[in-house]
Amino acid sequence: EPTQDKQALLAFLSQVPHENRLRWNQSVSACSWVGVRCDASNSSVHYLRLPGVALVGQIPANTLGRLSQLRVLSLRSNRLSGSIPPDFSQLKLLRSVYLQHNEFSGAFPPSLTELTRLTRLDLSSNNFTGPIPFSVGNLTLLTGLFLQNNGFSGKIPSISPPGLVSFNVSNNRLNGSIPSALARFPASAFANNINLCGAPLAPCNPFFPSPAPAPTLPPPLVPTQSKRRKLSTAAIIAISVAGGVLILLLLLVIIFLLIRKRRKSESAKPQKLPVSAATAVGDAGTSSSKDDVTGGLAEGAERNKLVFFRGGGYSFDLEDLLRASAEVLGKGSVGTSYKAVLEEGTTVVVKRLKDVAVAKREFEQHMEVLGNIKDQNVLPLRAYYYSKDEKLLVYDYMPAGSLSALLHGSRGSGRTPLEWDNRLRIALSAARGLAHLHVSGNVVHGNIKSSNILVKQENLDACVSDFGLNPLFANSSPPHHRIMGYRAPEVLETRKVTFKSDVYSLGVLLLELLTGKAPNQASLGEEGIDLPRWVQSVVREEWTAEVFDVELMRYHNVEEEMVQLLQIGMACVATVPDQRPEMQQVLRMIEEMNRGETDEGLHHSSDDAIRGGGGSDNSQATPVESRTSPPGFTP
Ligand SMILES: Nc1ncnc2c1ncn2[C@@H]1O[C@H](COP(=O)(O)OP(=O)(O)OP(=O)(O)O)[C@@H](O)[C@H]1O
Repeated sequence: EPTQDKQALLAFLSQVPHENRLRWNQSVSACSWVGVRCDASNSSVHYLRLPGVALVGQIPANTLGRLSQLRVLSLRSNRLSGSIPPDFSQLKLLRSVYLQHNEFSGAFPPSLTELTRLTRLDLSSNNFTGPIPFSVGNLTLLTGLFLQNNGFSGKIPSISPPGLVSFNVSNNRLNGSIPSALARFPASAFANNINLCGAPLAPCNPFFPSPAPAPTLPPPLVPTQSKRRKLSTAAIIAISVAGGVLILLLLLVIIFLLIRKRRKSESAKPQKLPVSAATAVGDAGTSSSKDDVTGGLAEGAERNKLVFFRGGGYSFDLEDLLRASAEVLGKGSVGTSYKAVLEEGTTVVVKRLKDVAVAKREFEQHMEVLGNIKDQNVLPLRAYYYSKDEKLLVYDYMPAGSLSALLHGSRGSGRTPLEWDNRLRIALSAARGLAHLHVSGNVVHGNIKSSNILVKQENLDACVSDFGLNPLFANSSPPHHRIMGYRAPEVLETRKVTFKSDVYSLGVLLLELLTGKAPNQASLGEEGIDLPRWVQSVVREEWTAEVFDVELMRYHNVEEEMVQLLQIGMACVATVPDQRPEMQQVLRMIEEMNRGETDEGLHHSSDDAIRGGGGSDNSQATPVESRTSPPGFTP
């Protein structure tokens, strides 16, 4: 138990407001706290990683500076401010410092330039000002120096650590010539400064070398008489036009908000399924098939009926469905999904497809293929309905919701984090479901994403939904923005999904499980990120631990597993389809992951997983034992 380090950490946390999910328990070893890792003998703290835990305010002096054996410090993505305490100079063994995305200010921290073992220093996206000191040159072991998005000014000192491979000073207020030792970095590393010149930017003028900080003079405050008159006429016109536009915009926004609010409240309250009137009036009377088999389909619009597949145990007809109270679950890429509660109490999900491009016969044949796929990790298609105006699919309702909701729902505020073991189990279930589709069903899923991984309430096992629908649609329409982040690069061009593009999408899903980040989801209020590219760039920088979801940091002995799953995910997102593994290989890799403590959970069924088509739902996965949180930590 590193008593002194523990005191230092407690002193730090007691003075810095933070999210309460850290909950460092004083009665257990500091080595088991969230974000803290010690050496093998648990005698000192070696790693402190507290990214994105809402730390606010200054780092108090005489706290972290006392962690004398610290190797890695990550406080990135918080709201820390002020300057870095001088006692950081005592952290002589620090190798990596990640302080980016905070609100630190003041001069370049002099204490950091004394840490001669530093290999990575990231101060980007803060409010640092003043010059970059020459003493940065003391840091001869640096491989990465990130100072972008600050207010650094003056010239760039001539530093040239031999191993420097990543360097960025863009978006500062630097000027003067770029030292030749840094000319090998791309122009983007120097972009958006006041007046930098020399390679890789434009050459400096040899007669007027390195201009002083460009005096960007404000326009004269008191213009001449005539100018003022001219300007004010123009200004008046400009102001009135701008004002008019502004008012118009404001009105539009208000109207938009009102419409949205109305729509929302309409969709929230239970309604009837909004299937077309023709369907309701013309067909309802004839829809009578109970547990019907797909054979002998009725022809002609007036004889359409709800066609059930075997094994669902449902007993209702179209009329019942139309009388059910329906609630919009969401609008997806191929239509809208409703939760329908029938009068006798059965709840199902009805997906109302839009823009189906195939004729009835083809639709029916395709449904027959999909309806016969039975696997415990695939959400079964229970029934379908086809008429000229309406195409409906019926699935079981999964009350525990989707992986997307579990992973991204109400982040930061009173949410229950999704535990590592559960994430692993979901990854395994998704891989099993997808392998079954590929091998036994010979069906491309075509739409793997976290909202299509539905969780079973009993054991957090999961199944893949919305599979195999692509052949029903013309593939000329641009992909829906919510799928974009999962789409393999070749699909964006060819618009054709394949087994290998499914593997890519599953890879993105694995990265999503590991990072907690949603790929390209502008709807979550974040700038979308290209998850595979982001992970690849971070891992390339030997920064692997930084990619993992902050919620996973509380678990011990699982980093090894996380890295293994990360490697599998990264193999799946290879840009070239042929370089991606087959789905069965992916499944086997996940099953054979070298599990630190509970080996059994994943090993049992490599062959079992690819179960024969038409099999029953009765094979049960052995649940993976839940790894405990550190003692004393209540999730
Ligand atoms: N059977 C189901 N049980 C419970 N929730 C479901 C079910 N099917 C879909 N959902 C949820 O309803 C919402 C809307 O689903 P829907 O499939 O229409 O859209 P999507 O998954 O966002 O996109 P896509 O149409 O591309 O699959 C999603 O949040 C999804 O997770």
